[in-house]
Amino acid sequence: MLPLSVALLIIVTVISIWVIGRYFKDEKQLRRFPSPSIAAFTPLWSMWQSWKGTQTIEICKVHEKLGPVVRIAPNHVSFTDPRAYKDIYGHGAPLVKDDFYAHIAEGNPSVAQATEKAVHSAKRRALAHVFSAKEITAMEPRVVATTQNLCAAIRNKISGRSVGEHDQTYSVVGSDNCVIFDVRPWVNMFTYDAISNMVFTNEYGFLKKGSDLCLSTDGAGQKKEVHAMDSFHSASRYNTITAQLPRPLYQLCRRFLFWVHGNKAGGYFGGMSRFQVQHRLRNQPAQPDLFSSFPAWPTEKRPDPMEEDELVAECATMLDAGNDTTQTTLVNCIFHLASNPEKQEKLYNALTSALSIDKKERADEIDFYVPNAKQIQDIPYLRAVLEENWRCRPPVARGLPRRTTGQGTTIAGHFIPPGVTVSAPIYALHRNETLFRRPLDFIPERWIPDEGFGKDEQEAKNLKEYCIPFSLGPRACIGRNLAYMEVSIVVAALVLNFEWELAEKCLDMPMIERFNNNPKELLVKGKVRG
Ligand code: HEM
Repeated sequence: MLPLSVALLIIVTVISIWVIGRYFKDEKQLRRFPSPSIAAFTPLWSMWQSWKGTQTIEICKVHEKLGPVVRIAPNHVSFTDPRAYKDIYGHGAPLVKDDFYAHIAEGNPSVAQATEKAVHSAKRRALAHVFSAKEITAMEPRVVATTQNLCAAIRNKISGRSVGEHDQTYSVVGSDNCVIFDVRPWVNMFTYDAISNMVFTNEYGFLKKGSDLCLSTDGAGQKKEVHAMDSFHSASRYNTITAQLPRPLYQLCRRFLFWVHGNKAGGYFGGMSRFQVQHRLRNQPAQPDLFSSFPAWPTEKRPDPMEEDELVAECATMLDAGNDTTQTTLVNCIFHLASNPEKQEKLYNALTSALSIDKKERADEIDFYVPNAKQIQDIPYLRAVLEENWRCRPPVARGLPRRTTGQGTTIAGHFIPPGVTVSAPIYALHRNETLFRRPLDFIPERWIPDEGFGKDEQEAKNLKEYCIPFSLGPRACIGRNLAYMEVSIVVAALVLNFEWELAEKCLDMPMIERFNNNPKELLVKGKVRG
């Protein structure tokens, strides 16, 4: 028998020779592209950036140093040339979603994870009805009611009171006697409450309990209480790191890292969806919810409904995509408004005048002003704030990985052979100074054509073409209109009812990138508007 150290040495030597041999063989001709440190030899460089929670920012820094085309892993090329985005993501591009998504899906892909075009198109068609204008309008009263709960929770936090019995969120009294609290978990509890109410009617009720504990059912039917926010965020971080590995190594990680919390957390989050789906299949709500439009029951048009496992996968995607991007959007927006008090005031004035609210006379019978979407749909400054918030801090900041197919394709003038992973970070496009003036600054006025900053016609065209927080092409966000409806109502309510100020400690909001680029915390002082 060989001693362990010798065996290890042999394994490491063989792997190193294979990795170096593959690099020089260069079957896909990717050696022509520059790459940072060991990235051309192993995906470990890119995985390490994900581990740190700063992958996209690091990749953008590498682009600044090495140029618009960079090899960020042995089989992955990243682009920042503005032409690349349509070439990769646009309609008709001969690319599919990368295996990264298939790994996470583990054989039961949702619409967001399907890599085969035919499977994706069938799913997208089956779900199109869920996101029709009629369904979205029908969801508005649910969003309005949940926003009332958010405002009530925030008012409690501002007055230094706990919310419900289980509130363990951060809150201290500052030197000026104002309460400083972390608003992020409250916004996140709101997005869970809102999406669960819209999809299943069975709202989690986190905002009333002051905690994100909920039930999760595993494949064997066992129920367990889990923390929703931690389950999703830990799973998202674990998956984003490990799904960059080739399939066999990803599967080894799944199997042998069973004790890692992030690995288990994926099961807890999937179980949250299973619990809700099973509950919903047994209970018909008084009013139709989004699940009512799911192909969950046989109809004349579709005699074979989705099986339970497929419903669980699709609903897990609704719980994930419909919640984490929205919480990120809302927290970013509070951050931008709190750090730009004059813009916050301008938005407040735009809202009060459009809604004809007399600032001095609040009606006693209502707790909070929560407008519906129709009341605020024509307020240009509100729309401008939302768009600029998405431009400055896109919740999905990363380069979404795609795989070249067929005969390969040309991206921003570079031919890429088939079977290569390519991506282009949204973050870099939104901050491109050849497209936007003062790209790092939050300037909602750039979105309003007749206001000083918005008068530049070329920039107005660039904003339309190159601001893509929802991505573009056939895999663009299906929930975009739902997101606009929800986010407009909540931002309007948060500004109409509260005045936001950053706590001194939080002048630059700390971020952590899992799949989405999430705020870690946002310490604020708030004032209830009188
Ligand atoms: C602020 C809010 C949102 C942003 C910024 C956003 C952004 C995105 C982006 C960038 C993608 C492309 C992802 C990829 O290629 O991997 C996407 C896809 C998707 N989003 Fe959203 N999203 C938001 C809200 C929502 C909501 C509210 C829902 C549903 C309730 C939703 C459901 C989906 C689904 C199902 C996909 C996959 C679409 C497909 O592959 O055909 N999103 N979203």
